[in-house]
Amino acid sequence: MILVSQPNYNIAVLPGDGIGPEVTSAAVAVLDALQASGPGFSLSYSEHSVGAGEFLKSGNPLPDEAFEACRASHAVLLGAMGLPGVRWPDGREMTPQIDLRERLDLYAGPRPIYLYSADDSPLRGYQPGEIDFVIVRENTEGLFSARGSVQPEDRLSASDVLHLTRKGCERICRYAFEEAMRRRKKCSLVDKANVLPTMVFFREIFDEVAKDFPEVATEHIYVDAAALFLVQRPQSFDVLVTENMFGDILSDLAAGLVGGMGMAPSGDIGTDCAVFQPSHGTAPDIAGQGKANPVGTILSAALMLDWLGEKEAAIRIQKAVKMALSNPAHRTPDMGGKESTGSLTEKIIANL
Ligand SMILES: NC(=O)C1=CN([C@@H]2O[C@H](COP(=O)(O)OP(=O)(O)OC[C@H]3O[C@@H](n4cnc5c(N)ncnc54)[C@H](O)[C@@H]3O)[C@@H](O)[C@H]2O)C=CC1
Ligand SMILES: CC(C)CC(=O)C(=O)O
Repeated sequence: MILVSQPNYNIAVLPGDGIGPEVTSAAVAVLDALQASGPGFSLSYSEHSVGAGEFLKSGNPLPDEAFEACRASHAVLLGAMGLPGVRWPDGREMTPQIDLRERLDLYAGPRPIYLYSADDSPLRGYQPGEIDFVIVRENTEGLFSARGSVQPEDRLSASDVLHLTRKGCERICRYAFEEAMRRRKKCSLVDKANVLPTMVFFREIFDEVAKDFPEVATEHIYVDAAALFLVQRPQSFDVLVTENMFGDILSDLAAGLVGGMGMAPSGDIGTDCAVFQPSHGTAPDIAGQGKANPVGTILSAALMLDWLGEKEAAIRIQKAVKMALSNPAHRTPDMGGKESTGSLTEKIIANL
């Protein structure tokens, strides 16, 4: 008899703050149900306290032990972090999720947007699947990397520098083109090259990388026009690649097209490590009430399995979500429904 050992993946789970623990438990419940069906791999979890709550306890929102566990794990599943009332002395919030991206060099932020039901969109006339694109956000440079810059003590001015490197632009463009090759072969650069020299630089590099992907149709769009076109004709987009801050803003707009923040998964992907989390924040307004929409986090868990190479299992979760959402009553209150975080999760699990 030949015994073939199945892979075991160590997953660091960082529930975080606000609704983070609620949506993370939902995703872990789905992963557990999947494991129970014998998918040919196993998952072990280690949970770590990271975020504003951890800062209030220990003075450090990202303890070394948690960071090392993330680095050593096969992948990280994260809820959400930060609380508006918990801030550094300079007024900024705790952002350990951004520290993780930068310290683990998780440069690519894919944020898939998919419409499951016509009624979920505030736009009229879009059928399921007619809104289907991915925003690829550069995650480690751009305006976000200026956070923590020391500001003049006279309080007469303030500045944050938008910094891009050739390496950073090249690798995010390459990631976006590879994603486009797996999809409908269109890649849109979203920039501000009419005004900012950094964006002229980004555009030059996008055009250079494009030459290696002759099958992919390309276009350049200014970020302000991109906001308009995402609302007017979202069906025209396949992959959009953009700077960190632009990607942050446009991904919330995009989530709004398909039902809201609770519907949007994301990944933070590097060469050896990756973090998966919903695009939303900690939603303090609904935390602890069982109202949080778990779909974005469950779909992030599917992205995680896909990244780990467990593509069949990832597709099973995606199909289970699709089946559950095919019944319009299966919605949490943010989308006009009556389901709780737990009951919607159970419906997804039932379809696995
Ligand atoms: N990646 C992360 O961990 C992020 C953390 N944050 C932090 O989260 C906190 C709150 O930030 P906000 O700007 O209010 O953004 P948010 O994404 O937490 O909430 C915006 C709106 O969307 C709703 N919402 C978000 N996720 C939802 C879900 N799963 N189900 C149902 N409704 C949901 C909220 O109730 C709220 O009305 C802040 O401390 C912020 O810094 C914000 C964005 C991302
Ligand atoms: C509030 C931020 C720390 C979160 C954010 O904008 C992000 O997830 O990129």
